[in-house]
Amino acid sequence: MVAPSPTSMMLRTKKTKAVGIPTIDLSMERSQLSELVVKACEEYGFFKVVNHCVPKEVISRLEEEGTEFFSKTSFEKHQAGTSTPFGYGCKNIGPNGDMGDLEYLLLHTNPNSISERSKTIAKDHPIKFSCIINDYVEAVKELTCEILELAAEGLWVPDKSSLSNIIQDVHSDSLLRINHYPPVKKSNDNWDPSKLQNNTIGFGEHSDPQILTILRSNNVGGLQISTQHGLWLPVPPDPNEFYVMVGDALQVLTNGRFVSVRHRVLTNTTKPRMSMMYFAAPPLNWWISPLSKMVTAHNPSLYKPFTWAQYKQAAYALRLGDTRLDQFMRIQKQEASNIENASHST
Ligand SMILES: C=C1C[C@]23C[C@@]1(O)CC[C@H]2[C@@]12CC[C@H](O)[C@@](C)(C(=O)O1)[C@H]2[C@@H]3C(=O)O
Ligand SMILES: O=C(O)CCC(=O)C(=O)O
Ligand SMILES: [Fe+2]
Repeated sequence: MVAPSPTSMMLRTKKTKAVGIPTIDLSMERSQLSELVVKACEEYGFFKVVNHCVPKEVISRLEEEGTEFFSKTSFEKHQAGTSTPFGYGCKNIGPNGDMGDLEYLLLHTNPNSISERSKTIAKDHPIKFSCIINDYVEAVKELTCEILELAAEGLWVPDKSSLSNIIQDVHSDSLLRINHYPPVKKSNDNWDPSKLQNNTIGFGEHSDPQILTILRSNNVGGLQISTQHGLWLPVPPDPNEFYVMVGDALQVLTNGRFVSVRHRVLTNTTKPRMSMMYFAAPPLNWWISPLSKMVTAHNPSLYKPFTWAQYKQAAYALRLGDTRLDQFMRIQKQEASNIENASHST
């Protein structure tokens, strides 16, 4: 039997330290798995999962619907309703002037909301469309819960459901997003695709505000993650597997032990990239503060408690790339560095 590989693609930093995106094989033994999940969430806030239980047809049906929708005319796509915040969006990201070279569908995962949106997104087959979305959401939600339970076990949290319960609540504010990045256009007939420069921002640098993001894409790359050493790592596309991202809310729940990963998409290919993200979130009225196991006298809470609604409001008032968690730190970054400087000068 071949031992599961702990890492895929490896790069080397100047000091020749190897860095790579962790790959976690979900068929492995549980205690080993939970350790790997915690390690990946601490080091990168990002990892790939293989041997997951999401059925292939559930994924391919959503991919087909996405392809069909984005191949419509601009007029037809705008009839799906503009993204304020849910519906169809083109180039504009969020309400504060952020732009990217993409178009997208953004949906709330509440089945009633999906059913309403389906009437304008897939006018000729709304029931089929909403079933496909609901099936995908249910399957990736299950995967998310499995990962959150492994994380809780790896952190030795007494109730292993304490994280997964948050997103299983019927009032959960989880979202589904399908992004479509157009291919880079040929400039003339002598145009050489191998000389293409990757300068187009598809989706600018940011962290996701939610608990966990489950991302899957077609076979076209462009996604990059930022490491704690300040390197941008390209993420190889893998249509059969999922990538998992720690969001801001999970960073808070673990009192900063897990890091929410900053990421971006640069488009540089002649093929369109299509990605689908499930953003697992708490209900709006849910209080977010570190799990009691993560707070000790030596490790006091880093964050002021806030509700998910308050956090969302703060996120939507800011630009995409802003580090919105700073507002919720118990000690502001500037104060902390003043204290640090004062202790060095005495
Ligand atoms: C500029 C923005 C877009 C965003 C809301 C925000 O004000 C800041 C966070 C952005 C983000 C990133 C992750 C998800 O794609 C998203 C849906 C989310 O919850 O937060 C987007 C928001 C959006 O596109 O509306
Ligand atoms: O499209 C992608 O691959 C990532 C998009 C993303 O980060 C987002 O929608 O929040
Ligand atoms: Fe994101």
